[in-house]
Amino acid sequence: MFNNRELISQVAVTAAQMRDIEARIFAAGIPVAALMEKVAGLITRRVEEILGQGDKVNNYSSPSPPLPLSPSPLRIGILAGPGHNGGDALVVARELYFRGYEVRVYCPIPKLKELTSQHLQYVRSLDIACYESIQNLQDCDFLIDGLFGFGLERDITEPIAGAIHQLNQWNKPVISIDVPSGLHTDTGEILGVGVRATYTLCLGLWKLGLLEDQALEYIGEAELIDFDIQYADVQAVLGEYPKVKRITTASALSTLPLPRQQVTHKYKEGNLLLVCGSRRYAGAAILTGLAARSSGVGLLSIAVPQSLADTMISHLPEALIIRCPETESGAISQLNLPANTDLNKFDAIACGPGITLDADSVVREILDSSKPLLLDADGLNVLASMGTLPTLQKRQALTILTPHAGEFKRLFPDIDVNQNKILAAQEAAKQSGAVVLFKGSKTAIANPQGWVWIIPQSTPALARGGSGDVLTGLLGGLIAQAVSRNLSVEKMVATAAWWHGRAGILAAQERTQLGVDALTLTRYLMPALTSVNR
Ligand SMILES: NC(=O)C1=CN([C@@H]2O[C@H](COP(=O)(O)OP(=O)(O)OC[C@H]3O[C@@H](n4cnc5c(N)ncnc54)[C@H](OP(=O)(O)O)[C@@H]3O)[C@@H](O)[C@H]2O)[C@@H](O)CC1
Ligand SMILES: Nc1ncnc2c1ncn2[C@@H]1O[C@H](COP(=O)(O)OP(=O)(O)O)[C@@H](O)[C@H]1O
Ligand SMILES: [K+]
Repeated sequence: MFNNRELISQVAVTAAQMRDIEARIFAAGIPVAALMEKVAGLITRRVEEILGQGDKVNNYSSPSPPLPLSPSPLRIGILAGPGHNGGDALVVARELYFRGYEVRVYCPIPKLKELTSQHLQYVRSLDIACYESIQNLQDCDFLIDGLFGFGLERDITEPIAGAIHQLNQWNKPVISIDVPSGLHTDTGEILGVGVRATYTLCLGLWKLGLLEDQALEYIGEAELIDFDIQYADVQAVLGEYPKVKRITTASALSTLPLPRQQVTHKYKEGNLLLVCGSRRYAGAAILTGLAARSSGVGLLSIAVPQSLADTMISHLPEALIIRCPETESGAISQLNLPANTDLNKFDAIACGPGITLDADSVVREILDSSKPLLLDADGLNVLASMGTLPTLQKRQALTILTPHAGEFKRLFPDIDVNQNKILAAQEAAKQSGAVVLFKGSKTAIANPQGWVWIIPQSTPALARGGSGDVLTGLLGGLIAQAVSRNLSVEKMVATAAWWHGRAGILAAQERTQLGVDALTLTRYLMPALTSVNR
């Protein structure tokens, strides 16, 4: 089982939920000012580590590189808003001042919350320069953004809007406290204008908005500053089993079918049927097959148009290649399963990469099966053309859909995808009864019961044709193993997406973001796993 700190790192909350959790902590007896001191102390320590000038004892594991140094003492600009986000920033200002940094404060709003006001008063008493114009911070080496945290609920207006525009233009390193100011805590929407941070130090619990696509341009490297919130307080607000989860390395590793039982055989380790490829998209079938291989699946059968079969055998000698009759255009026209085999023999079926719309009769046949079915690419487009909801209502077994935004809109035209990816995935899963993996810069997975898993880290290196085929193969193989081992399919779907993202990150680290073509990605699937599963 996970310890409480790991559980805390898996949770993501709205501003209202954070407020309720905070209220419980304060009601239990910790003074607000004491908590602010503690949190700001942790932020200060982390800021110093990021600057590369702090304590050499590094208790945190961040991939972030230290910021470039300039002749000391460093000049640090602190942006302090009216609420407790500003209070945090002012305590950090004081602490950095005591550590020898040159500190300047931008505090544009005269009406401050009481605690924030007291901290400003003390900062002023130290002769730390405080300004109402952002211009005075222009020659700082880096900036700490404490304008607004989870208390921001309306658009930012002048003069702060102009100040944020200005500092974004300076292109200086910025560390945002809790969330980049201007970002909506729940949705990641920008309320008028938003600080473009280099680092975001999220306080206590991950905020949902930081996990949305639209936040990515603003948050930089985001990490959690864990200040010992008790998991019982989280459960009191979110319920015993919080419904929105971040996939962490620990949660992913606990879901994978590792280690295998000693006494087992290939039929127990998942039997997957892939239906993929066409004369036009032969490569999609190869990529999907290679990724399925990396999943460790016990048995792999791949149905392809007959003209592709020999190529497939040369790439995947261990797989059973099923030669299917093909249309004039070179798409699979019907499944041609071996004698004594029907679709029920498989633990799972994955269908879609490269099949083209001409394979629609095969998609219909597979939809009629009573086995868990993953649909991707043109498999999804055929489903959309049949009518997503009525078609899926007829299915007895689980369906897993893996749309990108374009496919999502075709499948679920009534759901708004622009605002909030998590809600969109949740709504799609609820309406369709399917597990929906909504791809993109961030990936969210939802099941019909309202549970959501979010993949917190990925890389734009994956924005290349074929990345999705790799995901489908990996997913198919893992789903087959989940089914044969009676594990949670939806958690396995989320774990597959996490693994796919890790492989992209590792490949990009070694080869740059330009070096992660889809074939290379398949070769990084195993190293990505071994790098964390020691
Ligand atoms: N949770 C925890 O456990 C801990 C939380 N901590 C910290 O507290 C932060 C939350 O603090 P918070 O609630 O005071 O809100 P915050 O984000 O500072 O801003 C709200 C202020 O801004 C104002 N305002 C709003 N919109 C505005 C606008 N457009 N333009 C202008 N003004 C606007 C609004 O005033 P209003 O006018 O609405 O009355 C209000 O005064 C959190 O992010 C974290 O940093 C840590 O210290 C300790 C542990
Ligand atoms: N900017 C990005 N950041 C992280 N992951 C990305 C990004 N762009 C694409 N991806 C991932 O790459 C995959 C692309 O899949 P898809 O759009 O189906 O591509 P294709 O059909 O060409 O294989 C998805 O898993 C998606 O989440
Ligand atoms: K902030």
